[in-house]
Amino acid sequence: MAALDLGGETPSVADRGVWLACIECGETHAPFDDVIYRCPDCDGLLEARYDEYPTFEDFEGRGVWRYADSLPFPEGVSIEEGDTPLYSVPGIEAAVDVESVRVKHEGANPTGAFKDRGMTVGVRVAQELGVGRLACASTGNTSAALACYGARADLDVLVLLPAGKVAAGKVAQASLHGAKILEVDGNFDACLDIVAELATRGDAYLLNSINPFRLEGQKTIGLEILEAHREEHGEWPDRVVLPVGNAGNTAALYKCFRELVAAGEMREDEMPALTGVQAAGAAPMVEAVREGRDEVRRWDEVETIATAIRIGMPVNAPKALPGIRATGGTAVAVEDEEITQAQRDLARDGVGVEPASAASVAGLRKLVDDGEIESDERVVCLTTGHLLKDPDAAAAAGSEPIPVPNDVDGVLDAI
Ligand SMILES: Cc1ncc(COP(=O)(O)O)c(C=O)c1O
Repeated sequence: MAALDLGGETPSVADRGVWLACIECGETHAPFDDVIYRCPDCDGLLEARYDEYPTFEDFEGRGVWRYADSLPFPEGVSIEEGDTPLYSVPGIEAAVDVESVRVKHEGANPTGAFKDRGMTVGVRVAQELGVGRLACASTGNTSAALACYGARADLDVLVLLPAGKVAAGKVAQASLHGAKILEVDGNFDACLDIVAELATRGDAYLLNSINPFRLEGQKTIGLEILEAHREEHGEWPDRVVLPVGNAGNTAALYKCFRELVAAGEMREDEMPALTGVQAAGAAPMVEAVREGRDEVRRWDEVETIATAIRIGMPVNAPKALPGIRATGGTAVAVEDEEITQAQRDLARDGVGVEPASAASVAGLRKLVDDGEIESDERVVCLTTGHLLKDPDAAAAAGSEPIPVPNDVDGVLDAI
């Protein structure tokens, strides 16, 4: 382990060497004395910090908790999340002019999305704090994961969803795992405003990605990518391309890289270029990156087939934007048709994803075509959720079933 100061003051309280630091003013706070989501002094976003950062040698076991030395607890409320595959995608690789493409498929998690990584840690923290009710606003996948992990921990779960804008598979998951589901007449950002207010009033423990412990779990996506990529290629990837909604994964991956730099595992100039992809109808981060702004302007009207990233105000932008800049990354917007085409291309390589996930591959293609990604780069695309999350989108992108009579001749005529 390497001791290193990532900024901020010396911890006032350290529980297993962890504390919370404000990314704006640097003030530090005890992590488990009170429930806090933002800095009580300046309202800035909070980040978990540790007094030591582990190297790859310190990790053992499988899944998210393999990385317990870089998490706030040695174990959590687990249903064996993480340990997802890093697929080769020969069809996509042949069609895109880069050195290599790998796909980190987070759809292979227990509830079919990366959210499980954050929930296994976040629900453990909720237990530590002794809260009774967990809550989130969601475009779908967060609600599915929270319902599942809340059920496992025997805690009440409340989810707020934008009415009519959540894919069927996700609502079904939240429902069967026993969450109380409220459908709000508004978009995701409105749901988050309401649930954040409930959390501030103490009516529920908020497990959206503004909660810094969610991102600790999601950090392990980066650790797995790096370990697997180095094992296969002998080096880190040059770039990670990922879909962006609330920008939690972008922030979490940047934190992962910084902690490895702190541990002496990676040089700062080796951090893979974080490259965010948004749907053209919901692209406030892309706008901020392209205009060189430090702040994101809220989009009140958002629309896209990729409902998981139909978000107009990415709450983690203050963590994610510096990450995109510091790693030499960028951000790009893709049209819904490009997302659907990428979803088909992934499916042809045997990787079934929901539309938001396919945005990463659509973005890769666009940036290569635009000459922004070089042909000698090794790239990892993150696919965040499973095909069955959004069966309607999958059926619309795929081929139509053909009705046939109940006999062999009828079947032969149709093939
Ligand atoms: C499938 C999928 N992809 C991407 C995202 C966006 O992730 P982030 O908020 O970390 O940018 C979400 C968030 O809901 C999601 O469900």
